[in-house]
Amino acid sequence: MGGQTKTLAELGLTAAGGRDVAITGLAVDSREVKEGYLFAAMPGSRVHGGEFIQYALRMGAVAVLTDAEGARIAAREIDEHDAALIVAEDPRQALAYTAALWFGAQPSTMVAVTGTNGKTSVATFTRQIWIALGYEAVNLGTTGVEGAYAAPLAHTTPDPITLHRTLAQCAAAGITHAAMEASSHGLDQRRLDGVHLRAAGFTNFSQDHLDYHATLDAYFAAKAELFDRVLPEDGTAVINMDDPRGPDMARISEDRGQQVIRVGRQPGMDLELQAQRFDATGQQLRFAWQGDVHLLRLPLIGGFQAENVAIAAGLVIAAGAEPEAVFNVLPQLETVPGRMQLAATRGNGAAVFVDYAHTPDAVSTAIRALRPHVMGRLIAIVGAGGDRDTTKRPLMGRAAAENADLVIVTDDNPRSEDPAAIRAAVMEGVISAGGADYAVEVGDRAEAILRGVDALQPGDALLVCGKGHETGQVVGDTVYPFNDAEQASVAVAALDGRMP
Ligand SMILES: CC(=O)N[C@H]1[C@@H](OP(=O)(O)OP(=O)(O)OC[C@H]2O[C@@H](n3ccc(=O)[nH]c3=O)[C@H](O)[C@@H]2O)O[C@H](CO)[C@@H](O)[C@@H]1O[C@H](C)C(=O)N[C@@H](C)C(=O)N[C@H](CCC(=O)O)C(=O)O
Ligand SMILES: Nc1ncnc2c1ncn2[C@@H]1O[C@H](COP(=O)(O)OP(=O)(O)OP(=O)(O)O)[C@@H](O)[C@H]1O
Ligand SMILES: N[C@H](CCC[C@H](N)C(=O)O)C(=O)O
Ligand SMILES: [Mg+2]
Repeated sequence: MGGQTKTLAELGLTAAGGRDVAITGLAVDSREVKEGYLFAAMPGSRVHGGEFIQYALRMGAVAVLTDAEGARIAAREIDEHDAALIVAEDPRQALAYTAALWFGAQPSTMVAVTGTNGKTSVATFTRQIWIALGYEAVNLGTTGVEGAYAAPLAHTTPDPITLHRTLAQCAAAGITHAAMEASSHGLDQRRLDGVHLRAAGFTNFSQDHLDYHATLDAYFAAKAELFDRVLPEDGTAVINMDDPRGPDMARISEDRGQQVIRVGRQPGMDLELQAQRFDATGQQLRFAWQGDVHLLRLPLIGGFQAENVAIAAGLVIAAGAEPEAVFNVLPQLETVPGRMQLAATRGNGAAVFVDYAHTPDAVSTAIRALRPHVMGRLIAIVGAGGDRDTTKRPLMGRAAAENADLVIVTDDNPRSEDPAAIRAAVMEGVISAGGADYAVEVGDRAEAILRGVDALQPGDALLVCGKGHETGQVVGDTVYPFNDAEQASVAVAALDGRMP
């Protein structure tokens, strides 16, 4: 933002009394306000941002964007500082549009994907396809900005200021194509309303984030906002019709007049997944695009990755690429870090996989998806994060016990909670599924991985669920270095007597 100024009028904002002022930057947190800034005071989940207007003004804010409540809370201070006041009915959306205009540029071709599971995978495959087709492309989300430009991100869908700063940096670096993840928090809080989308994808819907959304219906409604509000009417929706909520999403999209590319295993889909054959290192896929049959090999583990690839291919086609060119590059796709990733192989041939399954549905999907690639027993390590949806914990334990031959319950990121209490909740689900005889509880995650690797016989596989690509374990306020794939290599090396 260095040195730039823009007037409220240039940012599409109308202040009370028709005033116009030049601003030098935007902040949503009063602690980040600098001289000449516009402070966006948002209604929060804990406190109204209006409470911080007085501090923002003292830090030099010259304009305040808020709702009627924020304006009421700080009426006297705004008056005293003679600040420009913009009252918006939907201040989060106004902030998103303002941030888009402030930073000015975004990659010319952008798509987004939502769904409970598979967003990072679809966004990553979309970027890989674009790069293979010769475009300068990135994916943005849980794993940061990756591809032809790289940067870390703290959130799956960053707040609009961070998002548009990042998109402008991508555009300045020559990025023309970007695939982003739309989290339900991000959609609910209008974080991506200023992004110009050509297409949007839906993977699936199951339980998660009930700590934030009041009900499952509210959670679904947040996801539907991608099609209902963010994707313009001339955009294309790519919908997984095999998910029970896929048809609902397609209807919402059609009601907006959007084109829909239907993906799924049922006959008559635009992109129809017809058959899959699995082996130790990947799968063969037979699919049809608008009736034309194709056969190809994907070096990816898990039947569901074919669904993610199909949605990614649909998004790339929806954004303007030639379908045949897209299908030609699919065999070049690579495993998404931390998603059904082969982390290590024992001397006896048994394999260790790492997967980011952290919802009940993902745990059961991941274990079941690994089965056809494995000849022997399947051992699963499972745990749940602290300070997140507590109702999913026993369901995750149950999912592991119902689908694996041996279960090790361990810690994920306990955050502020007592790790033993989280494990007990997961264990409750294991036991309710009758898994008491083939489950153990090992709190220390490194030890759990070592014990899992030690139990591997020829032809067996170990699936370490929950942390995927993560490089730290959050205990209290401290982040300890920890990476499941690395720990798997260390365990294999220690047990097989060779260097990792
Ligand atoms: C639950 C949630 O999404 N919270 C977001 C929300 O904060 P909030 O409504 O709780 O804010 P609050 O604490 O009540 O404060 C209200 C307002 O006062 C402001 N404030 C607060 C303190 C202060 O001193 N000065 C100040 O100005 C805050 O910036 C905020 O705008 O609005 C803030 C910005 O306005 C976000 O930074 C914050 O995201 C926090 C950091 C967060 O952790 N979000 C996570 C849960 C999240 O978004 N995750 C999703 C999903 C990941 C997944 O799919 O698994 C993601 O996209 O990453
Ligand atoms: N299409 C799918 N169907 C069911 N489960 C899936 C699918 N894709 C991925 N998963 C499971 O969900 C896990 C997370 O995948 P991914 O990171 O791609 O999802 P995400 O939606 O980005 O998750 P997050 O909300 O945490 O960012 C995977 O490790 C896998 O276990
Ligand atoms: N974005 C997800 C990631 C969960 C990953 C898991 N390792 C955990 O800590 O619960 C969340 O914050 O709910
Ligand atoms: Mg993600």
